[in-house]
Amino acid sequence: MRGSWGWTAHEGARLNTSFLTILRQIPTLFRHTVSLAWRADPWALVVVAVSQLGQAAATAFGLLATNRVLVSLFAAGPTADRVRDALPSLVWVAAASAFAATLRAVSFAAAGRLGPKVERLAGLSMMEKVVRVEMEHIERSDFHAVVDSGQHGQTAARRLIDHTLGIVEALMALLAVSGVLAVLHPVLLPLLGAVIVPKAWGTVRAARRTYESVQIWLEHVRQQGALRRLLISQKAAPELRVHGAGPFLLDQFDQMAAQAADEQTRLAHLEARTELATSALSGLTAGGSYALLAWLLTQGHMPLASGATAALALTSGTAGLRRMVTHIHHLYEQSLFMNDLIRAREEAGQRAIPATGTRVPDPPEVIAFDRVTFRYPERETPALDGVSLTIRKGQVIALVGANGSGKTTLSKLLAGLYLPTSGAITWDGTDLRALRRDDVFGHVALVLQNFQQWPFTARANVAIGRPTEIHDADRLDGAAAYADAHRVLDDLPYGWDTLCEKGYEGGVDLSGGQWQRIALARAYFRDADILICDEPTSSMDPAAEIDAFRRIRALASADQTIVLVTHRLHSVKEADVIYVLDEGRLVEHGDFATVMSDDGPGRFRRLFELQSLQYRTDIAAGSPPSDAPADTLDAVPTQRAPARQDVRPGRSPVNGPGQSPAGGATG
Ligand SMILES: Nc1ncnc2c1ncn2[C@@H]1O[C@H](COP(=O)(O)OP(=O)(O)OP(=O)(O)O)[C@@H](O)[C@H]1O
Repeated sequence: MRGSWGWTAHEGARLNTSFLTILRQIPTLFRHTVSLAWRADPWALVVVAVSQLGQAAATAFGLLATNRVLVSLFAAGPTADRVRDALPSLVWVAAASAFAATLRAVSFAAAGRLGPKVERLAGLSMMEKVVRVEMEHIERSDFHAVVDSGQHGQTAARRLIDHTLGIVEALMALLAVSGVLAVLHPVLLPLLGAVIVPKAWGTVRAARRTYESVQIWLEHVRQQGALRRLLISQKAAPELRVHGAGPFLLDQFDQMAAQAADEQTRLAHLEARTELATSALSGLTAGGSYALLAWLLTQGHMPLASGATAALALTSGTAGLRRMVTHIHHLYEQSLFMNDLIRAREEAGQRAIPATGTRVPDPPEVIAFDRVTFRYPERETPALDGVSLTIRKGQVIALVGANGSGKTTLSKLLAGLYLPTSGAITWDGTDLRALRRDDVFGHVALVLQNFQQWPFTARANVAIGRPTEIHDADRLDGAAAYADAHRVLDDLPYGWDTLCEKGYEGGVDLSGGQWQRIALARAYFRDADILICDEPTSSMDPAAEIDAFRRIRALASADQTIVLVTHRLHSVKEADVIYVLDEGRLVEHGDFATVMSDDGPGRFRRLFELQSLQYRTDIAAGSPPSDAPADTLDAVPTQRAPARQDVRPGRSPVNGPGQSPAGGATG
């Protein structure tokens, strides 16, 4: 695994985490959070705000009532009288405390309702933009980095709410306490600040260190997560066992875990040191504050009862300040993640497939590629190079060529997934760029080579292209019958409602060929005007394959345009036009008779004869032709690859023809 430190866009984070920076950003963060909360649940926000105001008032009132209790208790006269005098104020103290507790519970419940809604809103607002991003950008590493770091923003949004509420709550309590202290003696106010300054410094320092560490180790954590998933992955399980990749991965995982543990230890040591230093400083300033209070009392600047209230107010005030400092820092920390989410949302919006354009109400009569060149992002050579071709409604089109010649790329451009880098694709004369892409997609059904095997039920797997019809039993049965998928369904324990993903309760695994039938049923169920099938039968047995091709071709007569990408050249005999691609260029085209004739470049003919010859010689002699040119081997799926020479000294080819696994000749 390759580490790439600092993949998220927090390059400036280290410089920006000073306490002053944080303070300056607070109004903006506050506004942003409140507006998010307002959109998520305005009622909950109002309830939280009102109950927090009420709590602050109750705190101030409680402290003043406490002061009255103390004044009564410290007055001259018999104890019984003093206690009796204090009783009404005591009742007020209890009432204020009960009121504050009730409001705290109300605020907690409302905040609990608000938090998940804000998280949902934040996550959804990003994902709904990301699902509309152009394919070309989805494959870009820079965009992936933005989206990956934006994902942290979802939970950050919820935490922002918590911390904002925390700040408001601490601020209110602080205002109440400050008011009381100012009434008791103005000199007490700065004391409150003096006690909290060292703690604030320590909290900020520790939080900043944690944040920086999280940023630097983010990629490490992602890679560790990827390894963990691989170790328990069902797909990787066979190779983990047979190839012995398990211990290798475990070793990597362990090394990464050890490095992460070292970082945690480093942070814990630093935090312990900071904690010790700030506690010592706080202790000193608190000692100083109480000494000043004692001096005020002894010098007669303040009555004893007020001194006791001031001590209580100072304790509660410093606790409030400490909470506020911590919340402010976390608010800032989470806001960085939230900024990532906002950035991801904006970037996704800028890279989105346009929602507007010329309508495509009817199936196109002609789709034309005019000198289309397409280069994948971050690739030097074009995958398609100056391709011009025409596809007419109701035709069966075959795309053939060696591996990497551009067949799949062409299909994806045809489906509107990519736009040409140069040249143009037109639908009935209108440039694809000007068309409403949702309409374009609406006319296409795709069975890609690596089609999605949704971890859902068989029903959802077939109906996902038209989810509104998911409960249309006739339509489902029609699709299954078309793809000959009934045999697959009959074997499933819950029929249509069987979960096609092992590892979940009741989930099953399908074979490659069974999945391909489901994919064909999905394409049929979608019922689109243009059906693009990329290697739709590669995992099917010969009989199923012949049958599947027959069924796919039959759709063309029903006015559907069929585009078939395949290496099975015998199955394209009936295609209206066969396009032969080579290294991204169109090298030959025509119907079967044309591309097989002696007049053309003969590329298809050579491939076809090679494939035919292979079957014939296989039957006749049980051996493959030996003079196959390298670039045609891709097109011959059953061609056996030559045995790889083992270049290690003193070793002969392993398991080569005529060799037993132990290396001895079998004769
Ligand atoms: N998503 C991608 N990003 C970058 N390059 C890609 C991508 N997909 C394909 N390519 C490259 O584009 C070229 C054409 O690939 P394409 O998949 O279209 O070929 P193909 O003819 O369908 O091959 P095969 O017969 O193996 O399926 C290849 O060089 C391939 O490596």
